[in-house]
Amino acid sequence: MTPNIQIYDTSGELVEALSRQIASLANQKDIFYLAVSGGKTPVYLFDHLATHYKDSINWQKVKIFWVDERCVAPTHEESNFLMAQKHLLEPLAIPESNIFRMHGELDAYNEAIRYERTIREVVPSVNQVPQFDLVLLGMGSDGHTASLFPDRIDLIDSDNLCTIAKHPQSGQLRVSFTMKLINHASHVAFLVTGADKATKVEEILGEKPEADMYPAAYVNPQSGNLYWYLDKAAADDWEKKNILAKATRA
Ligand SMILES: O=C1O[C@H](COP(=O)(O)O)[C@@H](O)[C@H](O)[C@H]1O
Repeated sequence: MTPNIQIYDTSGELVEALSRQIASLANQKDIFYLAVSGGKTPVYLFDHLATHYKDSINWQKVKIFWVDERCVAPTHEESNFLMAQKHLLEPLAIPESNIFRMHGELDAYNEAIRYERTIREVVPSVNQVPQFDLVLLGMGSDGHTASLFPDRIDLIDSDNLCTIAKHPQSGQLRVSFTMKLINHASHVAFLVTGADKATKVEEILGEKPEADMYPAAYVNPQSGNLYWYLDKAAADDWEKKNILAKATRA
């Protein structure tokens, strides 16, 4: 399936385009089930939503979950929840009852089980699998997405909805959505920026054999609604290869 690839010159244009899509999807639903990623990339998106989309999305009906969490306290600087709290939840006054955070401070194994149960209780299922309206993903420069890392490519086939994972370098424990849950979502959007990700973007979008090692390459929702929102730097290698390929064919 060919994803919808959108490339923007500036980060302002990039997050505005993704915010517009989020608003359009959210405004079609009575309750909007959204799963967000952590790391650094979503900060600008969250700030943009908090500043420019406070009134054009009814945030009272958005139920927010996390795609992954680092096993740290929610006050820890590496907590994905903390980042969202500062940049999205507090500025938009998202009601406590709509926030479903992963408890990174608890035992990872039990938390993966608890979170899966919560998702099953709260998010409506289609064919017995909970279906998020939108899953927002990032990608690391190693090709990981959520907390599914290249050294545990076997986790791609997990039949669970949530899993524990370990950062390959730091050994930090994580809780993460599995590919089964991600690929069951109605819409999945990657937000990827920066030159350090350009090689992986090119290999994944170009369907190169190397990409088989990158969890991000396995994101392929059954709905067919897959979007890649890229800035120029992240899209650079892919754009160059495409221009070259077209020139060779001509
Ligand atoms: O560790 C993580 O990394 C990815 C990518 O993060 P970024 O800082 O490069 O944007 C992120 O999507 C994931 O949620 C996070 O836990």
